[in-house]
Amino acid sequence: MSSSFLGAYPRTRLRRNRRDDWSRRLVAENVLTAGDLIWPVFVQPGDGQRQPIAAMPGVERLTIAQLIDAAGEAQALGIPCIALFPATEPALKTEDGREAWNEGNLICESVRALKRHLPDLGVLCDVALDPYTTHGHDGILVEGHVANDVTVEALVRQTLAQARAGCDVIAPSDMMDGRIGAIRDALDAAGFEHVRIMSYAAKYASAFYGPFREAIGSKRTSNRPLDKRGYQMDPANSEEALREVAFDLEEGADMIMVKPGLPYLDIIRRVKDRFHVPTYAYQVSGEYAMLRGAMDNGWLDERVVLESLMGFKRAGADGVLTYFAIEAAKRLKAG
Ligand SMILES: NCc1[nH]cc(CCC(=O)O)c1CC(=O)O
Ligand SMILES: [Mg+2]
Repeated sequence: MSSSFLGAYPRTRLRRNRRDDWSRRLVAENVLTAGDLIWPVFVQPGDGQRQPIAAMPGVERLTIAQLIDAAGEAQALGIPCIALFPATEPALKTEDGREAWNEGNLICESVRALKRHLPDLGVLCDVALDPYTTHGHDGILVEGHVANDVTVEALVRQTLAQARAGCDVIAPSDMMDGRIGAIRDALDAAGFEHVRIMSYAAKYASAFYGPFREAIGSKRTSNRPLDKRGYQMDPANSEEALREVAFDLEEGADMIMVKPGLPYLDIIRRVKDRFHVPTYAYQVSGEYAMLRGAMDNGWLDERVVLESLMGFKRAGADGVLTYFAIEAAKRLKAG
């Protein structure tokens, strides 16, 4: 487009539309609403107190009873869906993570309780073994490496347990090859053709997951952080992300996720432009910790919450998983 068509200063002044609130709203290209948000929640066993998470001030692990109350608030604020993550009792963790497909596990019980009390709230369940393995990896180890195909079989068992409990969205976060197709086939064969799959398709091996691992209790006791580079993506790559997304769509994913969020906005944009499918960003625990920490210190003011979320919309995301969901929905409501 030539500047003679668009006009130029002094005839054209881009500041005119910015002058007043009404004209700023009229020319806004993107909107952020509570309907764009998915709220990730950490669930803990028993019926004790809410447990704070040191690296995520303001985020707490909730018992099922506390979860029902919190989820009710989320729904009342217009949040369409919540995502569940378990803080598994150490005694239930094993080498193969078999608690993942125990139909009475914390996640399945949480889903059943949510569906009983709040049947119209969407419930998303993460599929991966890391909350249930003693070593903290997302799959089953064979000779020191996460073995792809045996892990996929385990993930299928985990998926079916969650679907039977009433889960609406299965969200595999493990990065095994071929798991979306295997999970889709198993869901369809079991009569769960309505259950959606949101694939963590382009998930990077990121240090921004640190606080999450504390939250679910899978942090290493030694000083060395868990190395998941054998299955999660290299932050150097973006062409590879497009191949990951293409395969997952071909295998039957309904929705695609890019993770982490803020350092990977370019990936969201490329995925949206290439595939035109429902695309989501995960503003992960480390991103929450950064913003929360700076706000709590008075270094940033609270407008950064909605600004960061709008960034995902502008990059092409249809929605965002964010620990700020409740806070953001309240701010949006207040206007
Ligand atoms: N597969 C587990 C999983 N699902 C979501 C997150 C991270 C979420 C966050 O940091 O908020 C992780 C951690 C990991 O891959 O190590
Ligand atoms: Mg893949």
